[in-house]
Amino acid sequence: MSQIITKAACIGGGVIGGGWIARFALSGIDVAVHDPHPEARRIVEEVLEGARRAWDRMLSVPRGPEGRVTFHDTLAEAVADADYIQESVPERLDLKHKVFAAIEAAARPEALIGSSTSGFKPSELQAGMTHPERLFVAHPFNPVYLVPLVELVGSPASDEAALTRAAEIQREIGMHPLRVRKEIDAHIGDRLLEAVWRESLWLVKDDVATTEEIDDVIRYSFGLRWAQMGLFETYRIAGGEAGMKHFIEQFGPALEWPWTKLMDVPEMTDALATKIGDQSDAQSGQHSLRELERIRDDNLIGIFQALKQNDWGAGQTLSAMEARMRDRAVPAEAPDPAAPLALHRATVPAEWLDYNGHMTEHRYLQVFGDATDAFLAHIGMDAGYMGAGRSVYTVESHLRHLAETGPGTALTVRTTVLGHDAKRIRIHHEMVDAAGQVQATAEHMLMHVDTKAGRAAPMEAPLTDRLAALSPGQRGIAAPGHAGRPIRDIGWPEPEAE
Ligand SMILES: NC(=O)C1=CN([C@@H]2O[C@H](COP(=O)(O)OP(=O)(O)OC[C@H]3O[C@@H](n4cnc5c(N)ncnc54)[C@H](O)[C@@H]3O)[C@@H](O)[C@H]2O)C=CC1
Ligand SMILES: C[N+](C)(C)CC(=O)CC(=O)[O-]
Repeated sequence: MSQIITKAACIGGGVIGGGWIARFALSGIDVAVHDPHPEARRIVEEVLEGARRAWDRMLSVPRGPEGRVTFHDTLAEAVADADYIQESVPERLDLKHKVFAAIEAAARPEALIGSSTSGFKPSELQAGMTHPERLFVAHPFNPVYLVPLVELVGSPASDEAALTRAAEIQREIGMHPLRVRKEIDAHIGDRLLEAVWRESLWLVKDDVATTEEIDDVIRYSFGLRWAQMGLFETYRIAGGEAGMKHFIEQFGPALEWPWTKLMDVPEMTDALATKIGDQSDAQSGQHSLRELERIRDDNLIGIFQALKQNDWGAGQTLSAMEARMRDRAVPAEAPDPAAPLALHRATVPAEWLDYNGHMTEHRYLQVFGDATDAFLAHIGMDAGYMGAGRSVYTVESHLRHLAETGPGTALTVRTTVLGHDAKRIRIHHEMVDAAGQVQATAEHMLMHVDTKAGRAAPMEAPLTDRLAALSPGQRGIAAPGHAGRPIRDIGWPEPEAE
């Protein structure tokens, strides 16, 4: 498996640093961490646990092997040999300058340096650096391991090639890098958030609404719209058939009416902070922080999956992430064609279990389906092949459940070709655990189709060539005794005599 970078370093492992560490590690990249907090390791481990749970629920492809996370007492040790360094220390310019000086003294000269800063401009961060050109702002959103956007901001001193490379690395870990055209305080996202935050503080201060009522306004209305269409596209529709211009003519003047206190910031007195704190406790105090994080993550995952179904917005980022993971899962060395092909691995997460505590039925088919996809990718069915209107459909399946597959079981699926003709491939999968015990088997008939014409069609290169190359070896493997057998007929009990 080849990685875009060998090693990342994260300086600061708090809320945001922990999220970056999880993104790198779950993408298979080794991460070296430096954070002087006495409980940094525990905090990062907890974020990692949450991220693993979230990725297992979100992804339709198995996560590959994780990168190694190591903790270092000194910053110098952590950044040594790192290709990409992400700084996430508290939002204080003097502290960030000290950290960058220490990074410059110890890092490789070509290492990229991203800052998670919510508000500082890259030119402010670069002041005093010997090589400012490789430093940029890479501002993420919490939770970093799920929310895909990263605002990538350079200054006039930044190196264009470094920014391009940073975007490639961020895409590789499943993010959506957005190049901010000009540096500006608080970038784009936080300027928008600050506007809503400022108005919300006024509304609470003036007793117009509680924290819960404001959150309800957001989550039952425009928050739903913003996850999928943002502001301008939503308002374009709100302009009706007359469109955006009509929308502006109608609502533009409202900005001058006394609707807002936009330029004015309420003073954050102790009384206001306590009022907000008390209302927030009343709103959410029944949940622990970890519970709230899980609720948030599950809701976000549902949104991503809905958007993926519609091939839209952040759903497209998820699809691209899954495609990359599928590519990475292709073994570096070609498997022995004369043995069952171990092309797919998965670990059983807790949410795959049924009321008996075993992997539930449809997950077996999911694992076998993923194994079939891995086999098809192995013989050359890639995006280009499918894009040309050719694909493979499963037309018949026979599954056998042989063991009680429990949570955390590391599964490997071994695939054997049982035969093929011009349009069909008959395959057998054997699902085994780490000790080699067979958990289940599946036999499938696959049909090659012309998806545009909607009918079966002969396979084409490279499928034909790769199958021809595989066939001599696969043919020599004895077909299992159960292959081709239907479910046994068990008849009916004799009717009881009246
Ligand atoms: N919390 C948020 O919602 C977001 C924060 N950010 C930005 O991310 C950065 C970090 O913020 P958070 O993670 O929220 O803060 P945090 O307080 O949760 O974490 C900061 C971590 O840095 C560590 N630290 C302090 N001095 C250090 C040093 N010299 N070397 C290494 N580690 C050190 C602390 O021990 C702590 O674990 C800030 O620049 C912030 O503006 C960006 C996006 C969102
Ligand atoms: C509050 N905040 C400025 C730290 C927020 C961010 O920077 C982004 C986010 O995750 O909302």
